[in-house]
Amino acid sequence: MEREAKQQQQKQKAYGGQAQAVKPRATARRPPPACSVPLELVFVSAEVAPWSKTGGLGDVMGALPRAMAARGHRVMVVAPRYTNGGKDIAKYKDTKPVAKSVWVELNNSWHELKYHTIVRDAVDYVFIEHMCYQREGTPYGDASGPFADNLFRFALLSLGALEAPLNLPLKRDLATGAPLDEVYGQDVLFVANDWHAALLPLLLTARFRPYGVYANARCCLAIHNLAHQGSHEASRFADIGLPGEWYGTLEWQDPGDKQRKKTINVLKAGIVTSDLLLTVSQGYAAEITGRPQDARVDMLLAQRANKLRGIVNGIDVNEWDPESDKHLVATYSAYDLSGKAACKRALQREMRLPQDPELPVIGFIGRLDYQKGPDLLLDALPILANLDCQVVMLGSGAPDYEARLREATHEFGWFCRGHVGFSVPLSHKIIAGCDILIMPSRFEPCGLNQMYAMRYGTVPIAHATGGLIDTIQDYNPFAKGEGEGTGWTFAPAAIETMVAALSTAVKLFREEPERWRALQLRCMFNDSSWEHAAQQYESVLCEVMADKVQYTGSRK
Ligand SMILES: Nc1ncnc2c1ncn2[C@@H]1O[C@H](COP(=O)(O)OP(=O)(O)O[C@H]2O[C@H](CO)[C@@H](O)[C@H](O)[C@H]2O)[C@@H](O)[C@H]1O
Repeated sequence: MEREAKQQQQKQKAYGGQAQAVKPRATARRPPPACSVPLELVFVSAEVAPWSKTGGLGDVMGALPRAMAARGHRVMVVAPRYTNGGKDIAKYKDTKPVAKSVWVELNNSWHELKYHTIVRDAVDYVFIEHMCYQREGTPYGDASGPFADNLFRFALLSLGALEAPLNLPLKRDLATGAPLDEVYGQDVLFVANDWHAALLPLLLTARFRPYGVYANARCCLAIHNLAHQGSHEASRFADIGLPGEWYGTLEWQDPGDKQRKKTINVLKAGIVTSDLLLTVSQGYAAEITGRPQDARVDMLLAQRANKLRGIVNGIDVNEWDPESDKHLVATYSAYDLSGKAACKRALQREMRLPQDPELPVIGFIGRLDYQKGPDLLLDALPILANLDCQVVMLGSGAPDYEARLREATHEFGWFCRGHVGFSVPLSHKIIAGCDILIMPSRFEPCGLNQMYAMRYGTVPIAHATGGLIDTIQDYNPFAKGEGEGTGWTFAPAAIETMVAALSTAVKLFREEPERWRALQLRCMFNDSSWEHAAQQYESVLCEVMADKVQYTGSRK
């Protein structure tokens, strides 16, 4: 309520000089919680910001659990404790080791798992220590490619997460936060994220429920990106330590593979053994169930479409706040955008581009991967060179795209600068300092950058796909009053359509500054906080827990 009122006040002020009145938002009251008792949630993920982040999964795990805890639920997040060969140990300096370790059997040997925990914003973050998370590199691999034992590493994550609610005395009083010296117990709801945690529902079914453990527990699988399924050679089945009767749950023959090679597909196992499936936008939910003949496990998703829910991600409005962003040379709000102009100048200076406020700056941030379409933007540079704009790109990933980014700086350096690397401070500076954020993603389950951009008064232009359709409202040049739209979407994902959208935006920026400012303000007042998404998660998750089915064990 208070936030709404503050926003409304700010909005009145921001639009103050303009003729049009601002319509109040319809949704002011927080709806009652959807369940009668608080949920006991255990999020399981390969990454969680700020401790580990290579992309959007880390961001979501850093924010959604907090939003659920703020709604009164008991929340734990379990992730590996990556030390990157010792370089990242300092990131975990505030965490405390748990006295009790747990031994689990995997791949025919026993492994000791140590746990480290920290409470932040009423969430119990739990990090699993094991030597396989200590090597140099990202959570998934190093310069030579993905780690060969990733199947084992992430099976260990799932097992470690399954042991955590049974063994770690982390329970606290929900009202006071006082420690109770009790474990979470068995009646928990696991939310397993992406293929890295997708073995969890299978291990729950195969290694716990037959012995009467977790009879009332539930597991949802959240799919952030169907492109990564955890596909491995079938012979690696032994790495998971399951009896042969479960092989069929994992076996997958890609219909597109002419050699009919059998594989095991971890996401498939998660899809068929979870109680409910979640994905990160309604648009993507429709896309991944709409053309089942096209891709690999889409068929199974289409068959379980009645168990799939799409919920658009929110963004962390504290981490991404132009009024307090510590990475910026100047902060700003919708009321006074002069700080944004200073950020633009600073970005132009840092990227060694002419410091000209008249030139619209177009930004790109993302993994350099076919999904994100960096090649479309790079291929369009000769045309954009005539548009009187500047282009700033930040990304890391596929070596050939990285090389092209460097070449682009070399060839088009007078208006385009590419930075190869992963830099959170620079990503904030780009989001704030640009006028336009371009997202030519070929597919995009949700996308976060467009929402960060809007909050910073940077107008998104994106391929009309997945969550980008759900989150960007197309600019309507004919709208009366305060105007309509928060950006532009284009389709298909092609240079021509992208350039056309960019040209339209640049024309508006240059020729109609008042309308541009109104567009920026609409973006800035667009509410993408986690509150709304958390409310939807709550109602879906409560529905899952309300299902009274009991998984009874027969092997006690
Ligand atoms: N070089 C770089 N330097 C600094 N920061 C960088 C960076 N490259 C990317 N980032 C940051 O990483 C995050 C990426 O978010 P995306 O939504 O693009 O996620 P991603 O595609 O990884 O994840 C998947 O999961 C998320 C979450 O559900 C979905 O939104 C998405 O569609 C789906 O593909 C953003 O915070 C971005 O700023």
